[in-house]
Amino acid sequence: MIDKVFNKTISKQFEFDEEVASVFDDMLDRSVPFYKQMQKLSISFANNFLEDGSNVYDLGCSTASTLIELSKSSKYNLNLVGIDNSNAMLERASKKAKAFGVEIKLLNADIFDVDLKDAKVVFSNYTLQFIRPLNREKLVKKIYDSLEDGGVFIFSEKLVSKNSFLNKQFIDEYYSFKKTQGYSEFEISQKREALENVLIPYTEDENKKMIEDAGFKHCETVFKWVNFALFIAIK
Ligand SMILES: Nc1ncnc2c1ncn2[C@@H]1O[C@H](C[S@+](CC[C@H]([NH3+])C(=O)[O-])CC(=O)[O-])[C@@H](O)[C@H]1O
Ligand SMILES: O=C(O)C(=O)Cc1ccccc1
Repeated sequence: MIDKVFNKTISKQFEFDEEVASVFDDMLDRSVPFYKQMQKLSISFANNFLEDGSNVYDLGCSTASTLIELSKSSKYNLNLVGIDNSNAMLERASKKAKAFGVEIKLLNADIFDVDLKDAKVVFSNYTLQFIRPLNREKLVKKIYDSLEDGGVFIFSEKLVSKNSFLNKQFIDEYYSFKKTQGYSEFEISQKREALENVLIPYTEDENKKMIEDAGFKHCETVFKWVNFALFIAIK
């Protein structure tokens, strides 16, 4: 279904409710530059660290696209676990996984409350940005502690620049992108308002520092388009 969520006047903050879930795949595809390419990269990097029986977690799995694509592309027999606290998203994830014949354990829970046992790969694409700072740092530490030695944390984030002049240009570029994707000025500004104080982006450096402070040995930006980036961190 086509995303028209912000085509009408909205007065509440952004939520992952039934309405958003019903158009979510289209929303992400049209709102995140190079979303599909970054997802493909996440998966091919993950595959290099996996073997039969590996545990893979996706924090904020939404409709489970990443785990489904991983399962389709991987030659390994994996234990896939998707975690999300939106029931509407998980209902769609469950239907999609069934349709693709992919076995995924879907947990309706807060990321903080789940034991990420013996993780080989943890994905979290565009989800940390919704976790309050301080809690975000605690979560990354928890991810680090849950990973096996040599395991990886693969995550994507919307970014800000500390340079206000460049940051304004980041925003302008992103809005031009959204216009090319068929969103109107009204939809763009409504969504911007709804995301205020809900989506809190860090700079690329802040993300890397958070990763380093948690103990990771190495962190690389493997893809970046203006204010969107994919990172891989190795324990
Ligand atoms: N504390 C939390 N606990 C559990 N889930 C949460 C929490 N906070 C937010 N979520 C969930 O994180 C997801 C973020 S979307 C991820 C896209 C996906 N990774 C993708 O690549 O397709 C990104 C976006 O829409 O910007 C939503 O499904 C929330 O319900
Ligand atoms: O649509 C927007 O304006 C956003 O910034 C939303 C967004 C950002 C990053 C990932 C997913 C959605």
